[in-house]
Amino acid sequence: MVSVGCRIHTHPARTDPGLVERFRNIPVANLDDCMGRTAALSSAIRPYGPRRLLGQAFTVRVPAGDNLMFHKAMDMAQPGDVFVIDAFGCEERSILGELMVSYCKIRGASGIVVDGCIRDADAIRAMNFPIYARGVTPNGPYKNGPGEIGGAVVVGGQVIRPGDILAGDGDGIVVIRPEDAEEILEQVEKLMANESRTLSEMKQHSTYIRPWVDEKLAELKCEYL
Ligand SMILES: O=C([O-])CC(=O)C(=O)O
Ligand SMILES: [Mg+2]
Repeated sequence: MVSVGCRIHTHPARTDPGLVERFRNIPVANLDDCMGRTAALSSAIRPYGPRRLLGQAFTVRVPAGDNLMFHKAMDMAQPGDVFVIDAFGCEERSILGELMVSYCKIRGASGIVVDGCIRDADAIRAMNFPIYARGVTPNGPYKNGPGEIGGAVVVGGQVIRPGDILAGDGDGIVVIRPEDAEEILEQVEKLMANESRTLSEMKQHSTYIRPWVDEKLAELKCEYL
């Protein structure tokens, strides 16, 4: 019997929750600056609840418009996990709604990010739970499978692996590899100190010192008329 395409990894990689916690309240744009400015999920993945999100990925891959494996995944995730659901970007059929979100909340999940649609959006918005999705449709999900739990997924154009750290705020979501976390934390602290120095200089002297603008224009041999 071939099980490719219908698999459950019973012990997906996990990250120390203490490491995840160190990313709380760090502006996501600053984090992205420390990852080559390339770590964000597509802006097509939009919030349908509070924008702030932090947790480690519990990954699920489902066929477009089918949520059997997400139902199974809800019973397996641990408190603090963010469900990251690769639903092939399907915009014709939802993957989850009010009942499932209520259960995720009860299970202590930190959020849901789905590259697909949700439904019951009005009820979900009132639940004060971070949910990001590609869109909304009343068409409900089928429950036939197959799918995969705990494998690598692609969501919003980013590869996300179980245990990867997801951080979201008003700007969107970035994905952080746990093995890069210490380096990113070190860099972002310096970057934020620099930005706050720049801001206070700007306010104090009413100027924004950035010699690189004229240097770049000189390099381009920009013509001034
Ligand atoms: O029926 C479903 O599978 C999804 C749904 O609307 C809910 O979770 O409330
Ligand atoms: Mg419903």
